[in-house]
Amino acid sequence: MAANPNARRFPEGFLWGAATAAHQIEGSPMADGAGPSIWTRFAHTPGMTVNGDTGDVACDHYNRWKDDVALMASLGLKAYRFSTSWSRILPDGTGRVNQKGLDFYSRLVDELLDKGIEPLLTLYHWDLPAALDDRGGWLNRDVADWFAEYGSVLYRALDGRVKKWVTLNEPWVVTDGGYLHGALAPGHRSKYETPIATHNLMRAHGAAVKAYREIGKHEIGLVVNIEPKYPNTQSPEDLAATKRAHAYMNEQYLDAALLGKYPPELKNEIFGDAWPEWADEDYALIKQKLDFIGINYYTRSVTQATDSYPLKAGAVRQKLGTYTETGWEVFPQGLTDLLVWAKDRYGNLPTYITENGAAFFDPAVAEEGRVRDPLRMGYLKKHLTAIRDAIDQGCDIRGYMVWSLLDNLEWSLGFSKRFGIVHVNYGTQERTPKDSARWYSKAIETHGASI
Ligand SMILES: N=[N+]=NCCCCNC(=O)[C@@H]1[C@H]2[C@H](O)[C@@H](O)[C@H](O)[C@@H](CO)[C@@H]12
Repeated sequence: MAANPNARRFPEGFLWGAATAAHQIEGSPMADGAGPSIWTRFAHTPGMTVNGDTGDVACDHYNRWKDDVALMASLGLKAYRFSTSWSRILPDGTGRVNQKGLDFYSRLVDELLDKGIEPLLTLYHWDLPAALDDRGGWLNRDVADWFAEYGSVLYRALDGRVKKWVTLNEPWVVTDGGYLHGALAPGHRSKYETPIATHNLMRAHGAAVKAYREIGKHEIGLVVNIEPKYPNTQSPEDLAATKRAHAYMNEQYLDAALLGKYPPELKNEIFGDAWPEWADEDYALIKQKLDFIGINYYTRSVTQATDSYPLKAGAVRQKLGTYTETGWEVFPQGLTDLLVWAKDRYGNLPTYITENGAAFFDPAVAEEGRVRDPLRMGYLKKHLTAIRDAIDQGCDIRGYMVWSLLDNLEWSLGFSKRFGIVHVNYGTQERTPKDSARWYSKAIETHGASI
């Protein structure tokens, strides 16, 4: 008997979409009165990105936005997650509003709505205004007020047309990459700055949510990356290392936002004297009611004790594992496991998978205009199935945004890694939907029954 096509459909109203970020696709970072961001500076600093790639052109979305929305509609997307460039809106980071910058996003939102595509707007996807970095950036406690001011400009302009807001994208990457290891802008390497940046990011998140409750009438949440940690052995050392890594990457930010405290491992086992004592009013600011959380999932980590600084934990490559071009193991079970973990720890908040995808080596566009990407199709199929398993286990998963709509600027890796379901020829800016895009369109059309 044919399998019941409805057996594994996704819940009614499940939001199927794709995600991008301003600096990774827009280009024209200084157009129409915009100010520089820390990524404008970082990428133009020799040696900071592969091949010296920058966001000066990227996918030229700043000029091609209307065609890109038409492309989204042609793929049948029901939602589009994007971020706004803080320094397009406020070139100095605070104060003067650049109306042309605001108008760009207002036109984009109107075009999305006109095509029946719901916008999900992320306020901060790593591109802090350079002017604010010059004033200490995430190390200056005033950044909470600066961020709330920026959010309020957008809330007043777009709330109602935008009904799902996100404050921060992946605060863990911002601090681990930008302040501890220095691989990402602003390129600092300090165990002492890292907790300060973390705490101010979370204070800024809280301040932006508080401001939204005064101005907005819809929903706001936080997006974190979660990478489930599995001990390499049951040795006490590996178990302790796994616990540290889990606290540092997975518990730290949602615990602060939802529970009003940080995991004890942060001070007791990782940062020690570099972990300041924070005032109670800070925790009260950070812990604001959220309408949803967004989880970005890419991979898991089989973890062992190492002498790495300061975590003393590291990943073990799996001999029988399948790995993506970014060296991440394909492990869909990790997505089911983390969703059940989050449900149990934080009380089954409405949850969106706000990013999931993979970089694989894609062939060039064939004569017949196809890009065959079977590995990406397999990745998406396995991870959507993992989400359905989590839903069957009671998780309140409301939607899925594939990362990414377009091949784009992969931060310090430049254009060397392609995550898109749509191929971008960076020389001609031609867009070509890959086989995975066609597959994803069918999944959307059948509410998941075709997966
Ligand atoms: N080891 N390891 N583990 C995986 C850790 C993943 C951390 N990086 C992300 O989540 C970034 C997120 C970002 O939002 C987007 O802007 C990036 O383009 C994608 C792809 O990189 C992902």
